[in-house]
Amino acid sequence: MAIAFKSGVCFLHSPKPQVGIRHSSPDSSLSFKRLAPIAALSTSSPTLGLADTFKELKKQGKVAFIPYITAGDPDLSTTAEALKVLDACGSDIIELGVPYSDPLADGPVIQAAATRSLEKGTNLDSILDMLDKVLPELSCPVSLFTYYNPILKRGLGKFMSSIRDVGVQGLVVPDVPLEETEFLRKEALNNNIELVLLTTPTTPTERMKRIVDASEGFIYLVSSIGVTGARASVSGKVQSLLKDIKEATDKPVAVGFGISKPEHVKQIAGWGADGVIVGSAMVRLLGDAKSPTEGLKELESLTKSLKSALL
Ligand SMILES: O=P(O)(O)OC[C@@H](O)[C@@H](O)c1c[nH]c2ccccc12
Repeated sequence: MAIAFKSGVCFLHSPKPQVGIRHSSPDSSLSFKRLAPIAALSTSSPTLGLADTFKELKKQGKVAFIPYITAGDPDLSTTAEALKVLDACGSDIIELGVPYSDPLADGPVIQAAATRSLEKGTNLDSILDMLDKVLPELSCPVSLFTYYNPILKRGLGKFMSSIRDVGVQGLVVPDVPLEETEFLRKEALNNNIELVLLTTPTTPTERMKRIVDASEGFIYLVSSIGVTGARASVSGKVQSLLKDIKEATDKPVAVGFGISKPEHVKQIAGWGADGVIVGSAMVRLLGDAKSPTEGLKELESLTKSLKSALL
């Protein structure tokens, strides 16, 4: 079944269920167009927040597909188009990375993307300017992804209000120490931003429980030790890690790190994850392509194949 989405055309075999979307017929199993949401549940943004997105997907028995791309690679106008393609192809949440000079948790693909983007002069202001224009066209929420230093440089309160003002819904900060999370969390809550925290295969159980309690939107389960980067297979440990976290909370859990193939996606969804996060495999396509147009086409095709594995 082909569905034309408002901001691009992405042919999927089954409609992406949307909240507040006008169906072309009462029977949602028939074709439908993604139109502007009739009534946004959150007042300050036309899209649902992260937690509400997971809630709606859970009602529909769906698992969230969450791509990550680095802002400004190969350039910000391509990033704007990439956000629309990812949205049109059924992404449920998009993680947008702010390039940073010392991305200690990133592997070579995302490090290189950050370097290219910084060399082009990308900075937080230019990213926010782009988002201010693009976010109203998207129907899935965007979660900004940044290391802690750029936040400290701008000041917690100013950072949070500036990302909320352009419609960003969530925030992931991989290197903020849990002990400092409290300040960040307070400012995030003041600005209606959902601060997503990460737990890893080596996080002690008691610490995992503190992280889980403090995390908003969803919990990011890092699937494997080391840095980001596509892996040949997903660690079987993820299954028991998911079980442990789900015994500690009802909050949604999305798994990231190393995921790059439909079989990875199926496997993780089968283990009970509420969402699957794919970054390096997406970033590589945009970075390696001979032209932005080619990169966007590759991005669309990978997104469709990974999303289809969840349908
Ligand atoms: O690139 P991968 O292996 O698909 O993993 C997702 C990851 O890219 C994204 O969530 C992310 C980008 N940079 C990070 C740093 C730490 C944790 C997570 C991330």
